[in-house]
Amino acid sequence: MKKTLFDKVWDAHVVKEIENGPQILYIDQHLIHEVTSPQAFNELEHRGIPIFRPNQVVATADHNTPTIDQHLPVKDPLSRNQLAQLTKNCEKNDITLYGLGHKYNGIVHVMAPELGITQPGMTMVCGDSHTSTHGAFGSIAFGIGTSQVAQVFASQCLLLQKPKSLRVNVNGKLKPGVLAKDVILYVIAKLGTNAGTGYFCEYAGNVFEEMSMEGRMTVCNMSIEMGARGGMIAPDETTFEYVKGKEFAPKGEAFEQKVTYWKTLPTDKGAVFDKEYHFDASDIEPMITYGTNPGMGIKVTSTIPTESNASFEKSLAYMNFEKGQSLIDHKINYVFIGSCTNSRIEDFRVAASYIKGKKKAANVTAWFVPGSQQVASQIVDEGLNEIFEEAGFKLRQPGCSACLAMNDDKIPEGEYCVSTSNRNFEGRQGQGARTILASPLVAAATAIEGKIVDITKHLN
Ligand SMILES: CC(C)[C@H](C(=O)O)[C@@H](O)C(=O)O
Ligand code: SF4
Repeated sequence: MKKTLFDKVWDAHVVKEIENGPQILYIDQHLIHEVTSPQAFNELEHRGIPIFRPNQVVATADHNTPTIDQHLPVKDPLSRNQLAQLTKNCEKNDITLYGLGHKYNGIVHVMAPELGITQPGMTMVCGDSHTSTHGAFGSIAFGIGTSQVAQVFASQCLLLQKPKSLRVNVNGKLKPGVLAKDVILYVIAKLGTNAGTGYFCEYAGNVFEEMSMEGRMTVCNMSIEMGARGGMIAPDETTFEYVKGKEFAPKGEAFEQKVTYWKTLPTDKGAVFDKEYHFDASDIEPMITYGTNPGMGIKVTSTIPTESNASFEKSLAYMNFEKGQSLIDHKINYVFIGSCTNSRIEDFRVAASYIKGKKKAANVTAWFVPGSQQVASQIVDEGLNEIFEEAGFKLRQPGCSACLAMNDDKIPEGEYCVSTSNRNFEGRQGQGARTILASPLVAAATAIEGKIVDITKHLN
């Protein structure tokens, strides 16, 4: 039988199968952060169950971390407590923690791939919906709830119903100024936020094959925003090259053996998916969202649709936008380049390439937040920081930051923020804040111009 990439990885991890029922899946790598782990640790402690395989758990602090003065005690008592609990729980249970200030600290979905913790063919989970990011390596990676976190702590396994299969194909040539973020915003705008519900999605076609690992992570990251359990891309030379030499990647002969296995993973020719979509790359243009879910996206140069239904109207009212309105020249006071969607080195290179030699718009407050300490160092090593500083921007320290209002970086009520993150829900970036999702290029241009512009007219 012809198998998909998903089938191959899944089948290699089934410990036990119940006929017509759920399956017990072995989990290779469990990632944790401060938000969704405390109750799971408590549950195990109450029941007197030890962590089964602490070596397969890695922790980081990201959601509640401040992005300035990380060397000082965390001011916000709630965040301080949350971070202290994580430290205590990891110490007690022999779990490696890359806490605040550690050279490997960062957003869980940024630090694990860059350390080589994420590898093709793995099963990976985290109590965080954007765990789908790691699927960019050809692993089955998905978010789990806190009770499942406890399940994995106790058994390194999960009881699961196998999801259905979905393939999204994008073929052709992308236009200048169209980035991975635009591709996924376009796909979600076309398919809607429920198209993937009950499915695991594979992205296929030359557009994904030609993407860097950073781009693939951006795409897989947002799989959850179209409802999919996760997303994945077949591992290839780009993947192997990225993993090679990373801190926790296999080395030498062991690496070569892994590569031999990883090469067997791509979907067999002729394998059938439960659902399949095809898109033409040349139809995609730089995108922005105008509403309060990630599916409400348009080409930057388009106008807001003129639908008539209550939730659409509520969404526009929240955003203070009109049906049929163009967003070009719309004044923007806040720009956020960061989050596990777009805070990798490539994202800052793109931003720097636009910003070089220009000056920040006077009305704009911009937060440039690297996804990890390693990305932060790379930015400095590559001299991008100087470009940002000369333009009037200051780099902050790693963390989830303004992606969600769980730390000090909040967008004020009523303000618009062009953001490279993945969710534009009501209140996501702060109470009453209005989020416009975009690529790092569109975000950088907004920070320079102080308004939304047609990026394609501003490319050299
Ligand atoms: C806090 C965490 C559980 C949450 C998630 O699951 O995704 C957060 O990371 C988010 O992006 O909304
Ligand atoms: S950066 Fe945003 S989306 Fe990613 S894990 Fe943090 S809060 Fe969630």
